[in-house]
Amino acid sequence: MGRRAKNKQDIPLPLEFERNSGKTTAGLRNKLKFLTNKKSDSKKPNHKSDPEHNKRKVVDPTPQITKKLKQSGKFESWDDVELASDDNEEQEMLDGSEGEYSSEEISKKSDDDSDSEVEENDDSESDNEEEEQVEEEPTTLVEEHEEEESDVEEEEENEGEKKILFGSDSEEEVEENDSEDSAAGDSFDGSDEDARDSYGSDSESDEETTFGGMEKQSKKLLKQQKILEEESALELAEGGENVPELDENELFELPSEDQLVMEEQGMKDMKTVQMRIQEINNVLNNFARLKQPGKTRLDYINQLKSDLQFVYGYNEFLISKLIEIFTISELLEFLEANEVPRPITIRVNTIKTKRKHLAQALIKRGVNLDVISGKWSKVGLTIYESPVPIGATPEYMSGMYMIQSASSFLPVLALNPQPNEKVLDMSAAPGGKSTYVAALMQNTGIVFVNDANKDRTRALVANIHRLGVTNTVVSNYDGREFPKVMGGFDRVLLDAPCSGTGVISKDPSVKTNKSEDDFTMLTQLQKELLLSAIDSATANNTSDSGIIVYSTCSITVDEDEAVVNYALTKRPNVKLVDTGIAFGKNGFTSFRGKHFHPSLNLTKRFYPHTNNMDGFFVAKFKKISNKIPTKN
Ligand SMILES: C[S@@+](CC[C@H](N)C(=O)[O-])C[C@H]1O[C@@H](n2cnc3c(N)ncnc32)[C@H](O)[C@@H]1O
Repeated sequence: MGRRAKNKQDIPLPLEFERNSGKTTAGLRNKLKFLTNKKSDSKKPNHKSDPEHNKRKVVDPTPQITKKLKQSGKFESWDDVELASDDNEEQEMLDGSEGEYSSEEISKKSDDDSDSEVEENDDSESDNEEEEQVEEEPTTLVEEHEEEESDVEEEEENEGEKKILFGSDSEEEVEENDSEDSAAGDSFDGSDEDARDSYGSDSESDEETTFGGMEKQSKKLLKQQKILEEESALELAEGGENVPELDENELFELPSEDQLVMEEQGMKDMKTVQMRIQEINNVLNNFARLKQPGKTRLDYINQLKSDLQFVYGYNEFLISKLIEIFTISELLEFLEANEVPRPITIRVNTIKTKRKHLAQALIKRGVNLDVISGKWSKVGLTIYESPVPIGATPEYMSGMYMIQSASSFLPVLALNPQPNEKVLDMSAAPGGKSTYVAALMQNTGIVFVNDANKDRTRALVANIHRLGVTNTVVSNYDGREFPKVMGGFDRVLLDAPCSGTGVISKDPSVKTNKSEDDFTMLTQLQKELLLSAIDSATANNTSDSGIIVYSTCSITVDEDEAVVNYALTKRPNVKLVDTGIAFGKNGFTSFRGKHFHPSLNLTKRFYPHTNNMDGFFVAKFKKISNKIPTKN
């Protein structure tokens, strides 16, 4: 038993997107527009303020953990925690960031994560300029987005992946999967539940981490998916939606002032606006040929923003942020993908079972499932349909799996924790990633799992117990203080609180609940936490140690590349290294006139419309020296 997962470099592309496409059909889109226009009422961030969250406290030090700690030789007694906090000379480095604000304040913002794709879409260079461009350039509003090469061949992805068919109770089919699955089971890929949430998306994540909540959540998702599929099929059979086909050569005129006034008075028709979005996209893509005399690119973009807000229900601030990231065509794909739930995925808990055994057990219960395609995960299963709530099966309750979005596997794969190491998960609740880390370490070594929100640490503890994880210590510190508490970690994961722009399909309230001020506070917190994460790790001579992984379930550059770039400038003792994940797009190396360190192209972005996963960002650092920077 217990072969460790092989090197995860070159994890191939997922195939899931092809089969279970996130693209909406024409008919479905009308339905989605309708849904979108409802003001989002769900999952308002619900973080209660927790006056105790800054107190240093080690929760739940069971005798078993204490024994393991002592055996590891890295820990003498529980007093060490406090001692380390007092003695740690790295503590001064903590205060190196600008601005102070409480976690509670940030907790009011929320979010989540997940997804995967098959093909890499080409990015085009952005040109957010008003001046007229030579025609036929794709319309992008950002300056540069370098792309990774997609080097995975579909043939290879398909090879040997016999699917476990939906509703099939044939054990033979499952057995056919054994060759791959047994490798999966034998190699100790862990599992974790993916109730990812960005920041205070308590409403969702906490809901998912309780038994009743899980049951409700999974029922809701499955039902939603089924309704959408049925309606889509019906509408297609009826001839699709009634938005007319676009004539790409027909001249289009922006609405007159009178028209706009009428629209403002409520005379706005969904189909007209949908059509206009397509028209504007077409003009922007063929600007020199199709532009209206006297109109600038910006005129079209402003109208587009207003129309996108109307159709998809985002606030102006967020639409403006998103329009900077994508070409218009890609933005439309992204917005559409956010209207469709991502596939439900689970992570097999290899501490308790193997994927083939769990798949067999669930299939016997009538669950329609498949392995997560693309061979990049050996512990993931996609659930297509289930007659029983997937969060309430005996297998779930006995800890054989975690309900977890596919993209939240990725930071842990990048972290690549090894048995017997000392690892820190700095913002860990409700523990989807922590428990995966623990499983990859085969329940050896020690994982300090911390979260500033005390309420959320309860869900974390519950998941740790359910999954049979025995190598963790749960703590409740503000992560920015962690270097004062303890250092010397081989690996540190910072799955940061974020705005949740990658998980809008799970939490539509993100469309409207973020303002510029929220972003300013959030990005400041992210920067401070990342410096703390770096300061908590220890560089040593081994090639794959002293690792820090920074991840968010947000796709805004402010929360991703800009934070990583900031850390590179403040901590010259780290460098970015390859994440080992072969799919996704490379991070931006420049954005809207700002230039980041060229190594930012080693970071990875994942999008719902291209990867059929929640939007996600992953950066992997290696600490090259323990020299403490002189200034923060
Ligand atoms: C994206 S969620 C983490 C999800 C978790 N990694 C998982 O996979 O289940 C972000 C977490 O950061 C926590 N958090 C917010 N501010 C923090 C701080 N200053 N220090 C540590 N954790 C913080 C939140 O309570 C929240 O649980």
